[in-house]
Amino acid sequence: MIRDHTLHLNAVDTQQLTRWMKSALAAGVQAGENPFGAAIFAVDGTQVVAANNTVNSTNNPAAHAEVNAIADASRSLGRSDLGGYWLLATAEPCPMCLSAAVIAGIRNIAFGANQVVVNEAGYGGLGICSRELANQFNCEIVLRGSILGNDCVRFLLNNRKPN
Ligand SMILES: Nc1nc2[nH]cnc2c(=O)[nH]1
Repeated sequence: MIRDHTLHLNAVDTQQLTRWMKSALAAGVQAGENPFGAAIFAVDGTQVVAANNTVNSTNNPAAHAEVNAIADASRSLGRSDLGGYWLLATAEPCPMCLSAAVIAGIRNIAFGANQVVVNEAGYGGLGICSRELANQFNCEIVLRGSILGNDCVRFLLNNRKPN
């Protein structure tokens, strides 16, 4: 029997995404780090990983929370194809993170704070919002914004680096 996994995958509701976002927030922020968290979930609610941004502690400008979560999940699952999983991010993924997720096979992404707030907090990216970029890809991406939005905005603004 052929099952339509896509339908099931997209049927995850806001309540479920809100629960999952709590795990991305719970990844927290390490001392001296940038306040971004991410988590990866199987559609049955199993958490694969939660990770945070480690750019400063590793001197790796690519060590965004989402990229770390994708790398950790691939390692943990023992495969590089993360198709069928949801990526949760406390902030709207930047072009690098969105591309990494899509290259990893992820097609379902939820985020909390949007790009305007990320810019406001001093973490300006490349000036292209995730939906704009996703529309350029040759595959369908489900992007759900403002999940636990207020909490994610607070997390970002309360922990941002001082000017
Ligand atoms: N979404 C996201 N945006 C960022 N901007 C700077 N670092 C990050 C990060 O880890 N995640």
